[in-house]
Amino acid sequence: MQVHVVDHPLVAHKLTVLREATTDSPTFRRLTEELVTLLAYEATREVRVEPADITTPVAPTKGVRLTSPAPLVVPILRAGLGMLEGMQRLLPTAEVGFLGMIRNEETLKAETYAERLPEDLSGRQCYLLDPMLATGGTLAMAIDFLVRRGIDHITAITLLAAPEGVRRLEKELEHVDVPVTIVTAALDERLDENGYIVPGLGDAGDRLYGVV
Ligand SMILES: O=P(O)(O)OC[C@H]1O[C@H](OP(=O)(O)OP(=O)(O)O)[C@H](O)[C@@H]1O
Ligand SMILES: O=c1cc[nH]c(=O)[nH]1
Ligand SMILES: [Mg+2]
Repeated sequence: MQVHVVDHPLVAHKLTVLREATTDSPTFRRLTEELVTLLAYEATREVRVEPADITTPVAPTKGVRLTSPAPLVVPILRAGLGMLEGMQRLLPTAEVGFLGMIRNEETLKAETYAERLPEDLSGRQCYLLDPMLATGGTLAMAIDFLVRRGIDHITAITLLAAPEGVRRLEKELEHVDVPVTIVTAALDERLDENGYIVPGLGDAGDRLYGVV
């Protein structure tokens, strides 16, 4: 598994405002979208393309196009939904599937409550969206699910990741031969006793959707 922390002053600036406890929900949503678009630029470095012959108004030339089938983008509900528009801005032709997952706040175990994905995932490239990689339980379960269904290339885009979660994913993916990359805006210090990322940004789903 590869972890790529995007080092860019604009990402750092937007993330700083996002983290602030006083940032309201509309601003939080807008910044999330903007951050995802910036992260998506890095995350799509290995998006599959094929050669294409085209003709400009001036001359024939060679270029590339995204291969078919298009990449699959999977936001993990609820909080991952706030990342979808920012991702679609960069990959407008991607197909979108959904995973609904919730972490039990007592046991910190992830559960899947909804799934809406294309029937045949074999050989597909997938971008998983979830702003928070905390204990890693949610992403581990989502990745396991997608690998079992035949996805053969996974990039997870997160805003924040905790070292504990990254270590857990590295361990759980040791024997998975599908390449997995995590692209994140920051790798934070640690988890607190409630499994929250420190310094973090609080509950991403609540902040996106105005739950007080
Ligand atoms: O790495 P983990 O310890 O599994 O925690 C991270 C998960 O927790 C949050 O979702 P939450 O369960 O709060 O659901 P929500 O998106 O509906 O708020 C977050 O968006 C991740 O999905
Ligand atoms: O810090 C955290 C951890 C899990 N989920 C969140 O929304 N925030
Ligand atoms: Mg939440």
